[in-house]
Amino acid sequence: MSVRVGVLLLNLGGPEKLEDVYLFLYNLFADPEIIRLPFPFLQKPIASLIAASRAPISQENYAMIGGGSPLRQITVEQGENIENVLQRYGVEAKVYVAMRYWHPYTEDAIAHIKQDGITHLVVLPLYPQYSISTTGSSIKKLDQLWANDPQLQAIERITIKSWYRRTGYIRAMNELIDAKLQESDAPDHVHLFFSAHGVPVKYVTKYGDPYQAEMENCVDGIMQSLRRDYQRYNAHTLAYQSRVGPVEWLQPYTEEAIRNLAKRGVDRLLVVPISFVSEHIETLQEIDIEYREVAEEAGIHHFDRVPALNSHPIFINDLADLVMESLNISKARAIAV
Ligand SMILES: C=CC1=C(C)c2cc3[nH]c(cc4nc(cc5[nH]c(cc1n2)c(C)c5CCC(=O)O)C(CCC(=O)O)=C4C)c(C)c3C=C
Ligand SMILES: [Fe+2]
Ligand SMILES: [Fe+2]
Repeated sequence: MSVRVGVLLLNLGGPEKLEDVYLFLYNLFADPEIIRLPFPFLQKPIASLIAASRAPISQENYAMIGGGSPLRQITVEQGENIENVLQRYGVEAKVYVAMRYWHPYTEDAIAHIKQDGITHLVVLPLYPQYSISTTGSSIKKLDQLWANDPQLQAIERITIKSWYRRTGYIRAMNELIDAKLQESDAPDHVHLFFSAHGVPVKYVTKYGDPYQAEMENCVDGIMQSLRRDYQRYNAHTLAYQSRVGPVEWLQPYTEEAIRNLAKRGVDRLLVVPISFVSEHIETLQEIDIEYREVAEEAGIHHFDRVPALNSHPIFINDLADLVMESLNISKARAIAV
């Protein structure tokens, strides 16, 4: 039997048009990994109520970034670039995109993997840190599909859970931060503000989500590999954004942390989005528009953001390396094949 390698990129997905917003939100809230209800039979009716009540504000936000999420296009490009790097090493692999709440849906990606007769599959989440609500939810979906399907069970599946410690990822983040600091007229005075996506506190305290610990390690890792003078002079903060609903989420909340820094006299903020490797609504709208406004109103005059990694070559090369390592292919062996 010939070996056919596949790489399955896991991502969240986003509405491509304003008309998609309601259904996208419904899919999201219908997932018990996003909202945990004590009675499963209530999940779908409650999902449609929350989706309907959130859709207007969410549509306004997507309208501000051009009428839809750029996530699909960026993820497809990341996949093509990973495929090209692998090919350069002589590794013929096909990359598939599996979104959790929008097209291309996970089920569609899996149908293609079956059609193509993939024998070895590397499952690679595009979230650097693991959370029950992101990577966990996608892996659960895969496990459900696998449970009833002997053809899928015959595939050798390698599932990566998180990869924020990778040196290539950290180097690429350092390059992006460094480039922004060098643009500043007072780089030593810039406060590095890591803004992570929040999750409800209960995920960590009750359900054992490693997300907060991984996030803190990730920020430490990036800070420790920055240039020594930045490490010495640039203060940093980790805060959590995008809270939805009435329950308590991880703190400090981004908005409050910005106001507190302003009160302490911080005047230069460089926001580093840290949960996600692509531009999306929470970078383009929430940080660039909403939090900029909060900062300016609080008296912070210099507000800037580090771009998302998207297809940064160091990052893409590192993901391709990760795929090869998972398959036990060393670069030297790949070149020799
Ligand atoms: C209500 C619970 C939510 C949890 C928990 C949550 C965790 C979480 N989400 C991301 C990344 C993304 N979220 C995106 C959209 C989005 N997420 C929620 C809710 C929760 N997220 C909502 C309601 C939405 C819709 C947008 C909105 O109305 O605000 C997206 C999609 C972005 C796009 O461009 O379309 C991403 C990406 C992470 C990393 C995370 C936990 C670690
Ligand atoms: Fe989210
Ligand atoms: Fe948000």
